[in-house]
Amino acid sequence: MSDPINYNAFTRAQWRAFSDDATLPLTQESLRQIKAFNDRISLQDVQDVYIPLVHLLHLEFDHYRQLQRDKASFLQQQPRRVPFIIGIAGSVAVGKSTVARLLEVLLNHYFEGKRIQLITTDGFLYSNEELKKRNLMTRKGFPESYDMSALIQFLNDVKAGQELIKAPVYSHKVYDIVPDQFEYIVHPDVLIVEGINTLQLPTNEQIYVSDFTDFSLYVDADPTLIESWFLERFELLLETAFQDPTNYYYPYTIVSHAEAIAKGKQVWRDIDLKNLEEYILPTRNRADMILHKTFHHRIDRLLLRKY
Ligand SMILES: Nc1ncnc2c1ncn2[C@@H]1O[C@H](COP(=O)(O)OP(=O)(O)O)[C@@H](O)[C@H]1O
Ligand SMILES: CC(C)(COP(=O)(O)O)[C@@H](O)C(=O)NCCC(=O)O
Repeated sequence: MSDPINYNAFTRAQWRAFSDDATLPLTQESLRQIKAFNDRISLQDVQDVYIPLVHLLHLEFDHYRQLQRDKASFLQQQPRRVPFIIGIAGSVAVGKSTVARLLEVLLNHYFEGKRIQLITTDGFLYSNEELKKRNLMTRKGFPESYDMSALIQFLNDVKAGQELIKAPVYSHKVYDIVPDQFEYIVHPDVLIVEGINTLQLPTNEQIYVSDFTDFSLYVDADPTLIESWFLERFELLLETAFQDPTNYYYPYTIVSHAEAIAKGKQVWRDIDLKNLEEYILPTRNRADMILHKTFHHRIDRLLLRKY
């Protein structure tokens, strides 16, 4: 991609040099937590990419807090701890949730005494029952498949400091919203919000998700690579599905492997790639930072918004 004029672009080596930590200053416990959710994460990436990123986020967080205090003083109001929200956008299967969980562990480690929480916008998809009613089952992930007003209301409640906030939960395995299951958000200092639509402009809302995010990341890669990661994840989902007839992916485990992969490729091409090209990629240049990945999820370039 040609670099947009309002970003500074850095190679991985240049970016790494912005952090003066010579070695990875993580506890064994933090390393264990990282490996526990994805043992393929490279610790070199953590060192080269994420440690400087966490330092930058710390700067952004401190400035945000200071500005909130100054504004409250200007308005002669009591200062309030307004949560700092980080948005993570990008294609289906590009690795957003992995980036989000890694940041959650690292922020817990580096933002001492602060409460870090993570939520995915998948929970705000309409249930399959509702999608069927609206004839949207082949549009899952497209803007109209989300209850955007519920998502905006949720973010507003978080910023407003509401006591206990419930968010619905989506399961990839069940391929649907899980009834009666919720995530609870309780006074976070930082909330990470991960989802394909975090930089999107909704068609019928007055405010956007990005009106609530204080720092946004876009995870970027060549679509051919993302397709291979999508198919790898699809195969992993099949591996856990074959013993469970209630699993959404079970029918693909009782046909030939070639047939199952052909179906996966079709889903990618007709739904997720289309969504990437039409609705997700056009939001890339609204992000504060773009993380560009190459083969094996290796981050090779970073773009940081100047203005
Ligand atoms: N840094 C990484 N190293 C190795 N594998 C990764 C990495 N990030 C993501 N993956 C793998 O790529 C696939 C898609 O990642 P995931 O985080 O589920 O994407 P998304 O949340 O964007 O849909 C998963 O199989 C995941 O394990
Ligand atoms: C639930 C999703 C829209 C969100 O994806 P995620 O970014 O969590 O991978 C996506 O995984 C999805 O189900 N897309 C519809 C087509 C499909 O991949 O089955």
